[in-house]
Amino acid sequence: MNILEVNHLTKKFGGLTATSDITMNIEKNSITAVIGPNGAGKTTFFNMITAVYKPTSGDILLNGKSLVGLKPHQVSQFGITRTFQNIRLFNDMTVLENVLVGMHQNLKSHWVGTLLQLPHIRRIEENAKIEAYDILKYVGLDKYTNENAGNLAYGAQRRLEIGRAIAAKPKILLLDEPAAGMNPKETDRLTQLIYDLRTKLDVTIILIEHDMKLVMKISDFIYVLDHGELIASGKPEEIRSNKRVIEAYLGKGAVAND
Ligand SMILES: Nc1ncnc2c1ncn2[C@@H]1O[C@H](COP(=O)(O)OP(=O)(O)OP(=O)(O)O)[C@@H](O)[C@H]1O
Repeated sequence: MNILEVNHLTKKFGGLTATSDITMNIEKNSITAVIGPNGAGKTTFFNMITAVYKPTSGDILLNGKSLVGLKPHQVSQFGITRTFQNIRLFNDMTVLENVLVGMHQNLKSHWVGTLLQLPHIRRIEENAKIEAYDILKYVGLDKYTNENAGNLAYGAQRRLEIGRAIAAKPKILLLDEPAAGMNPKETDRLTQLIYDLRTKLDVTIILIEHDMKLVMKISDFIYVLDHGELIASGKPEEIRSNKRVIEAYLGKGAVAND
């Protein structure tokens, strides 16, 4: 069953077509990679799904309902959360507080109640802290609960971003280059975490990633963009040997004609 359908999605910035007529079907509970050389339109694609950019034309359907025209916070309330290419944590807040921020939209407390320190609000906040701590255990950061986020090592900061994103209880998690800048050990840990998100938390994952080893290992399905166009789609073994994909990465002439 498809959780997300992208139909003929085009985005133009003035005379530049960043994505052109892209159609994708994302199966529920799958791990899907969107790959392509620099400037292919991958981030623009994520920005349209999360309503940062309005498509010039085309539609995006979450469980059959259009997301086009919604505001970013509404898309997030519908269950789509993302992480960013450049880490965007609150460096001066603790690791736990960063996760609590991610949980915010699901907390039913009201500011008056918070100001007055009403008992039921205190209870909600205590429960949120327990849940946030569980998430930290899940992403392997529980021993850094009270550390400032800015003091964490790079790979740990990336895992905290994922922790903050899953605190919003997303149906779909968009990961924008989650392995960027990671060493092989950190990437292995990330790989396991992404698998776990899918199998244990039932999250559908869409990731943009340049680390081909990770992409080929982890993805159920891959979409390849080049100059804004969808040039290939398929299972990892199909994409690995696809001539258009190899050419897009290595240039024309890289594939011997047979
Ligand atoms: N806000 C914008 N205004 C104008 N042009 C933009 C804007 N955002 C993206 N572009 C252009 O759209 C094209 C696609 O960019 P995009 O960032 O989506 O590519 P990408 O595949 O994510 O690249 P990378 O792998 O380098 O992050 C590029 O030519 C880029 O310059």
